[in-house]
Amino acid sequence: MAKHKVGIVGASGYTGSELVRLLTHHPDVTLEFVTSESYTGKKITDIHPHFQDLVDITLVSIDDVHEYEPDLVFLALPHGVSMNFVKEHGLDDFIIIDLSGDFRFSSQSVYEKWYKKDHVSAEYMEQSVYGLPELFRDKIRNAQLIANPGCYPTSAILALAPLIKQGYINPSSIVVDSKSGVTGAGAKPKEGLHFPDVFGNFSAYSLVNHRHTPEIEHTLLNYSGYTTEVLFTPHLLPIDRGILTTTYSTPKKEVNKEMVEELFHSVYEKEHFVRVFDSPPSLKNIRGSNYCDIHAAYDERTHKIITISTIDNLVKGAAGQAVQNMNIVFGLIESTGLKQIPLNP
Ligand SMILES: NC(=O)C1=CN([C@@H]2O[C@H](COP(=O)(O)OP(=O)(O)OC[C@H]3O[C@@H](n4cnc5c(N)ncnc54)[C@H](OP(=O)(O)O)[C@@H]3O)[C@@H](O)[C@H]2O)C=CC1
Ligand SMILES: CC(=O)N[C@@H](CCC(=O)OP(=O)(O)O)C(=O)O
Repeated sequence: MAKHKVGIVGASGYTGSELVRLLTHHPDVTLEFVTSESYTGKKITDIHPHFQDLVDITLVSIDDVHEYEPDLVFLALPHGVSMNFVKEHGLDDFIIIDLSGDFRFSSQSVYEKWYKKDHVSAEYMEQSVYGLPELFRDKIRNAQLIANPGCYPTSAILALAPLIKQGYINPSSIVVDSKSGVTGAGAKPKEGLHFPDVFGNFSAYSLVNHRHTPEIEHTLLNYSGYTTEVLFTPHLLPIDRGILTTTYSTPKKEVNKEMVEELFHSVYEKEHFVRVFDSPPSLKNIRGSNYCDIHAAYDERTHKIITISTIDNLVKGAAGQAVQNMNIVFGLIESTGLKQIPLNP
């Protein structure tokens, strides 16, 4: 069978470079082009030297995408830039998997409020499918525009979805406490992310107003039918990659430790990329891989269910999940090219 032709728009960034890493040895696709506006004409190895002797491709401009007649294009672009790309190119010529937040909401007003953008396209937002395979793979299969989830939401939703869907918890009692490595903020230097600010430090940010709050609530509603109220607090860890998310919620029925553990084992037993653990997971056990590791517990004394989930923000939180989505739309085995063993230590 002929290989599928794919390209990456925004390959000089962190998630774009992870896509290059994952797609280079994917058996069923050929990487036809990679783009960057700042480095057009340079070799990918000039920007990402770790590809030396492994990837030989030159960065082209976003304006050249059509020349390659791709079957599918990954957009690893900032919010707003992806929206413009889709408005300009439409969805007739190739499938799009967008890593930004531009198409994660079906409601234009929710997006405008949390992303502070105008000139959005309600038409394309309505056509998009939220690309969390474990919850929505049937819709993803026939999608032309896939909104790859945010990194924090991936870790929180995979931990909360079984509890909400099966009616285990009170939907308005949810606290989500997340910690992320610095690559979550992208490759472009930003204030507060310099080495002296981050090294040896640990801090919370975007209290009560992070745009991932509505993403988590909106997705849990779409999946379960329950309107949730989520209190989400992100933190910045002094590490390069990885997210650890802890959730706390109040059961709405009689539960015990065994019931909670069994729920997660049964929901995820057939999943390629969700591993249920009997003890709290840690970041090094998912580093560089597409796994989401989850542990769920029940505290009888405070009557709370606790979940702890870990992902690599650049893989299951971005590029790996995007390749998983690509495998689904191309009708390939979902784990193709994604069975990297985590890097530990
Ligand atoms: N980092 C993470 O962990 C995650 C990120 N995301 C989302 O994925 C997207 C990409 O993130 P990330 O890789 O971290 O970002 P980076 O900042 O590392 O990379 C952004 C890329 O976009 C390109 N770009 C920027 N502006 C433009 C423009 N106006 N026109 C064309 N290309 C442009 C840059 O190319 P150049 O400057 O070379 O032209 C660069 O290749 C973002 O929307 C982010 O929110 C989602 C999940 C996790
Ligand atoms: C550490 C850090 O800064 N993380 C980013 C999340 C990146 C991501 O997944 O999300 P989007 O695609 O929704 O931008 C942040 O908090 O904005």
